[in-house]
Amino acid sequence: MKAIEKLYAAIAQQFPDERITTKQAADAVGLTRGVTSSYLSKLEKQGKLVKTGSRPVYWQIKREKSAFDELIGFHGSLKNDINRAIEAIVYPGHGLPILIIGAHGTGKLSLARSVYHEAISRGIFTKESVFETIDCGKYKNKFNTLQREVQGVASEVQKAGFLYIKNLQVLRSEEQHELFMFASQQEKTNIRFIFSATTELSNKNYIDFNCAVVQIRLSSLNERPLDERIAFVGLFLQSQADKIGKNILISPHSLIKFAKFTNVGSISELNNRIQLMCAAAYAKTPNVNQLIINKVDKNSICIIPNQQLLETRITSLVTSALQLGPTANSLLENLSESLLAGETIAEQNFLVLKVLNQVDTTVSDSLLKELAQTIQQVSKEAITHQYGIVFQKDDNFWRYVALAFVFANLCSENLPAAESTHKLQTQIKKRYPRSHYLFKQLLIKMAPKNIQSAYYYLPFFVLMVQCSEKLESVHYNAILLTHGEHTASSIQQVVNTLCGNYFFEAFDMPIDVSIGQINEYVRDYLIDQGSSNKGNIILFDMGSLREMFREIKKVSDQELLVVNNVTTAMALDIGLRIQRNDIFQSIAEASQKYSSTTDAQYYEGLSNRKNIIVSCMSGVGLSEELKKLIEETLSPSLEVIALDYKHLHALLKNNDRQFFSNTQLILTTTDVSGDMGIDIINIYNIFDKSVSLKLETIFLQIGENQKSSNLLIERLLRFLSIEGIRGRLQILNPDVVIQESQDIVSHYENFYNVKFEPRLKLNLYMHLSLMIERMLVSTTVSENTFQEADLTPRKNDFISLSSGIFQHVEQKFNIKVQDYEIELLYQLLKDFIFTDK
Ligand SMILES: Nc1ncnc2c1ncn2[C@@H]1O[C@H](COP(=O)(O)OP(=O)(O)OP(=O)(O)O)[C@@H](O)[C@H]1O
Repeated sequence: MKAIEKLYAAIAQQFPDERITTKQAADAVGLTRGVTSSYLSKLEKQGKLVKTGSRPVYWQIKREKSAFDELIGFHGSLKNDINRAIEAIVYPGHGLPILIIGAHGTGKLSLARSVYHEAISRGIFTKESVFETIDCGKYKNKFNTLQREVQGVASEVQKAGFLYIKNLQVLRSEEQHELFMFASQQEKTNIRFIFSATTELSNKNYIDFNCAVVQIRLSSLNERPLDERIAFVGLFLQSQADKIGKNILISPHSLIKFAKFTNVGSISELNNRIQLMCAAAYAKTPNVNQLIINKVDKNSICIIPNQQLLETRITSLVTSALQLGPTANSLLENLSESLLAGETIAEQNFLVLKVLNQVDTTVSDSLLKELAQTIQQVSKEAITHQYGIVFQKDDNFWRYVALAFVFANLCSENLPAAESTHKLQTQIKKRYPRSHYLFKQLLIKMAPKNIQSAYYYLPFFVLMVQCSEKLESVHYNAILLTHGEHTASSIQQVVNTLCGNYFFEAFDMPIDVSIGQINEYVRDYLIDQGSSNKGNIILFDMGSLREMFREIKKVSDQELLVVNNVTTAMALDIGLRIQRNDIFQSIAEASQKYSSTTDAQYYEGLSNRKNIIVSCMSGVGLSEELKKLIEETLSPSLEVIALDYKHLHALLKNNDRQFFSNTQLILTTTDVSGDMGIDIINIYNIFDKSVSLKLETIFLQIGENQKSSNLLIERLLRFLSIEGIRGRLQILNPDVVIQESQDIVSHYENFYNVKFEPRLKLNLYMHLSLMIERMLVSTTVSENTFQEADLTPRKNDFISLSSGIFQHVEQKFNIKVQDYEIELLYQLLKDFIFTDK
């Protein structure tokens, strides 16, 4: 399968009816976002997906019209039942028998007929196929006759289609069992079976005997949502209008009253009642050209004969019956105004509750209770568990939350997308960014396809009223990023739960995640969560601190702290500091002290302070001493950074000027070239008047005074002299070591027939003396580091010559001069010994 087909298959399987973002699609197949996005666009052009929204864009599988679309509730209360029926239709081979259970008049036959039509439209049967019905009620105690009848239909070779066997509940359980067995053995005939019963079958034969029967349970009318019940009333009024040939006028109030009949459980009964009511109205005024049901008012709804009750008409009927449009619009407007005026969330909660009390959108308390329990459970999973926010247990609170969701559903199903959709959501996000983020997590779990609908943000004010203040008191965005399936999320859970507030978002990352992908997680989160007042804190497990900092800094220009080698204790400490509302600098500084294995960065580049880099080829020890000397002489505002020579090389190679933005000067012991516009001075050159003058100018420009600049240059000159070497050696006798160093240097001079200038000699004496002492105390022996590929004949000669030259000191001090040291020496000398170049 090609990647694009795989993507389509994955979406069709995992999100058959939902709208999803590009990221969700990318995660479903494990492709990058960029590739996924281009595939999704192609699929849309091919007519396989529907694209909606912008920032973010949503994608949804495009559906053909189905035979079920005729049924009221096809995308509401019947949605799951219809999915199950489709599974039975498309099951390979001969499909699967279906058993529909539901009280009288709940739509069993209607559903069975739709199954039949759907099978035709899917090409499983032709238009000539049949839909026959057998009513078991007629064969009470005459099971043999019933059996013959059923077998008769099934054995007609020419016949194809569905046999609908209703009222199964009147048969004895063994008889039901026989029918099920018979149905499941009809693989060679072209007849498929749909059974129906008005009550649960006492002995569940189809389960006991392992017959694969797809079961569907239909709810009674009073358990259906209000909009569906209104639609039924409309449907039956329409059929009366058609029949009588007259307009029917009904007030919204009366229409809702019918829809709310609590004692009518069956759709047929509702139909009968409406018929009787129309008959009564007709009897009163047979000669007028329109029937008036009860009293009419200025908002009355007119049902005209012979108009098909299309989906759009149903929704307009529902909205006008409930006055949904004006109510919802004015609520959205009031909320928007209240948010703009900076009123509290309690005020906004009040506005929503007021409307919920006006538009009582439900009559079934048991249904509402069930919904409330579901929302409570999902809130626990989506919010409390990961983010530590605990909601109150009060039943009345959850009842209102459920009511708000019912109202949201009613509006989003029946009203056109409100113009203010984006506005309200943006306002909520701006005013309550953290509460909004958590609420969105709940919506993603509960109603993913509705996260763009403004109406679904109405429950926000009801649910978040009590925790919002606490959530918004957090002024940082903190993220945990670790490799592995649960590491980040379990640290997150512990910290957020212990602190009782949402401080951290967590991302569990695959082992092979790239820095680019990590960056995407962070960027998406920062967009979704909105920027924080005080900055972003990112804790991660492993990887380059600098790279992470640099990459993330590109997506947000806010203060940024990145800390590596995260532990739960560290996250908890940062959580507590966030809770205390510490300033950024203090959190950043504290995070540098967690442990020796942890590092933190909170400024761009090498340092956030004005600095001088000191790097000596003869080891970081010498650099450290120089650092000390400079620190003692110049003002404390200047930072002196001692770097290993190799490290400096790598930094210069891999970074830009930005990285060294605060670096004023680099002091080295060799000539290092750099084109970054930073002054790089070989410290031995300060014996040169022009160089020492230049150094002095640099110090003055940095802001040092004349006195300390002069003093530093003086001290440096002393430091680099023979006297300086003496002072540096700690173990060996300086006279002996310096003599040895001088001998080595003159050996090189002799061999290569050159005369080194005094500055270079001083440098070499210092370098060699310190090297000998370093070798003496060093316990580690390095491997051979010479790379064959680098070995030119000259270098080879230099190495073999050096091993001869060093033999004497090696024996004398019982040391082994390592390859690395010879390499350094080669770098130091090559320009002076191969003078022909
Ligand atoms: N989802 C629906 N959409 C539109 N009309 C429906 C729907 N369900 C049922 N009806 C209508 O309700 C009435 C009763 O439905 P139906 O005869 O299918 O119920 P039933 O459960 O098979 O009844 P019984 O058990 O009495 O045989 C019919 O007029 C049917 O057209």
